[in-house]
Amino acid sequence: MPTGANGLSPTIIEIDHVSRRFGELLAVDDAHFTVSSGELFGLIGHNGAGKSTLFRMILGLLAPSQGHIHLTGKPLYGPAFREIRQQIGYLPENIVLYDNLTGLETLAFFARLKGVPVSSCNALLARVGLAAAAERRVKTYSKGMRQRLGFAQALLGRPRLLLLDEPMSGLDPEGIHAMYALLDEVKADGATIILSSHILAEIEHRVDRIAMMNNGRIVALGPVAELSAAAALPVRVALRLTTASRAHVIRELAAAGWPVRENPSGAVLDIPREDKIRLLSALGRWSTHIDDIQLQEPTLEALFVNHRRQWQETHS
Ligand SMILES: Nc1ncnc2c1ncn2[C@@H]1O[C@H](COP(=O)(O)OP(=O)(O)OP(=O)(O)O)[C@@H](O)[C@H]1O
Repeated sequence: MPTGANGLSPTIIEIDHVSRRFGELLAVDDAHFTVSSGELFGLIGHNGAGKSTLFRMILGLLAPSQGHIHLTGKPLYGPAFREIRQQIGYLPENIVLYDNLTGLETLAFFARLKGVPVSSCNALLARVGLAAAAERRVKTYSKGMRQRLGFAQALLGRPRLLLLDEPMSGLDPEGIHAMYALLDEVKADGATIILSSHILAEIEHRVDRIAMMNNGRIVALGPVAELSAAAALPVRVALRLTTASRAHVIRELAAAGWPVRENPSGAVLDIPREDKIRLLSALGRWSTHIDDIQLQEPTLEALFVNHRRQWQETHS
């Protein structure tokens, strides 16, 4: 088996120039990347970018119009795939649950479908924080609880590959934290995880790599820090300034050629990374007027917006 993107772990998913058309629409356009065993891999993109379509192709639910996908070196058809399919857990974007079943009955239903012992269901419900609600009907569940139940379903049978389409949707901050803690456990157990998310601030410090999709194409692929460095996005310097000297400091900074803007607590400057030290030493002159300085690295959201803007500029 070939080694994956980190050059060490074996490749678990190989997506080889894959496209998918729906009539005229090219929903996935020549996707080409691999995912290594044990990676936590994030798939991000705007609404309609092609993330779910790619997921469905990786699961063998939808055939590519072009290209090939291999899981653990095997194609997505035939007896070998049926065996691999057993090792995949999937949380679809909108999981359909039967309102009249309890949480436990729901999970037992999925367990039977997957050929997993029903006896494992109680422990799994406890793991996703639903032990107390196990006997309640799903129709009484909140959106976040339904999402947790969907996640428990994906974890049935200790899958080696987890595909999670928007797993954080509907979860409160505590739920998101708990979900990532669970993902860390699953990852530590050796599983490979691909998840899609629109909550970029949550995903950016947690995934090993991301693929960013834009109108069906993968427009960026790699660790977030590397992509940020390559995009050379500005670093934001936020200054909290004393009210008395705010106007003066801003005027002086502008006169010295710094791109300074006033904001409610003082001023902000978006500057190239290489100017960071030069600015910090220049600010020494006004140290008595500056209450605080914050350096903000470019976020994944800024990277995403930057790619969208570039695409819109070249296609307008
Ligand atoms: N079965 C289908 N028939 C026709 N068009 C489809 C079908 N499935 C998806 N599409 C189209 O393919 C494109 C990609 O859809 P997809 O659901 O993969 O996007 P997504 O990135 O998952 O979006 P979201 O973030 O909104 O869930 C969209 O334009 C969508 O309308």
